[in-house]
Amino acid sequence: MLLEVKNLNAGYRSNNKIVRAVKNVSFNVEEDDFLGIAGESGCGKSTLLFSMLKLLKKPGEIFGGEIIYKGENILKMDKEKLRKKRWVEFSLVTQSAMNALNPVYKIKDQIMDVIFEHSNYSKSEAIGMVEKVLHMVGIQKERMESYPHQLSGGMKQRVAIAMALVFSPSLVVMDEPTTSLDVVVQRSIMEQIDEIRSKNKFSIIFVTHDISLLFELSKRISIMYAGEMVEIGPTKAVYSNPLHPYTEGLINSFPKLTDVSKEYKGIPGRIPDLSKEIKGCPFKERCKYRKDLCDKKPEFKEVTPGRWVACHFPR
Ligand SMILES: Nc1ncnc2c1ncn2[C@@H]1O[C@H](COP(=O)(O)OP(=O)(O)OP(=O)(O)O)[C@@H](O)[C@H]1O
Repeated sequence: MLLEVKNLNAGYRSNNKIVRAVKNVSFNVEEDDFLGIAGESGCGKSTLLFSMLKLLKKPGEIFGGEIIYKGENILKMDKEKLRKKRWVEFSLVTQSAMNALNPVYKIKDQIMDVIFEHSNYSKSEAIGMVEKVLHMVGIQKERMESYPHQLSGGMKQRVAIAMALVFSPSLVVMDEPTTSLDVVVQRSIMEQIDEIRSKNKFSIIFVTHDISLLFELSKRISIMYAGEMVEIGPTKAVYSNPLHPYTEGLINSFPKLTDVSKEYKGIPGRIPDLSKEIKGCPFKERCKYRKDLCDKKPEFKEVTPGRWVACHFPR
């Protein structure tokens, strides 16, 4: 097992209020996995990703849980140990990664900085690594002499992705890595990342608002609702046979490439306020299948091998 998230709880404390953005979340990531995480805006996806890598900034706080990466708890690692593992063992790409590129340094120097910070490679070895990783993400090696402003948004984001891949980490966590780009560029970058992943067998945990892209590319998918994981399973199985009514609603809320005639509709209502206590199933107010038992909180349990759901009445 590459990563085990156990009972993770995290959120934000402010003015006598606690927003519980991640509640008792548990899941595993295998080697050579591509786990997509979907859910409405504000359901806790980013908080989950940042907590997992111990990168959640104040007022964010991890309330409890364990993140076991190759047998070691990330949340218990000290700063120095984490610094050594980041980029090399696991890396993060965010939506704003390309804006973090330093405007006064050439692309080559910025990637080399990451290499020298985490290794003893020589300059010529590092240049070789830069060329290789830029080629991998579809950037010609001549471009490494460019400054960020000389590149398009898509290319800058490819550079940010290249940085995250330069040490061939076992796990790459991506939080909306292509959201600020136009849809055609988004898709082409993500397809390329998936190709690299399949070849190099690392694992990806991926969050995006583009649910159709997520269903197309990921191997497994997990659905978050109001800070909780409500369903997880192999993507094809979840798509063809969603178990949680919320998953069913999400799937019906985006158009299908294969069947444009099918009507698609949103889910009425909105996610509950995460600073208030939620009794019973968090989705019950919006659920058309609601029954009395839904006032009692459903457990997140494995109903068939590899398929987990938190619902008293799986579909
Ligand atoms: N700095 C903060 N202070 C207080 N509450 C916050 C803070 N950041 C996020 N939250 C709250 O935590 C909850 C989860 O937010 P989070 O950004 O993790 O959701 P998300 O699913 O990633 O949303 P999106 O898809 O819009 O990025 C939301 O209710 C949000 O308002």
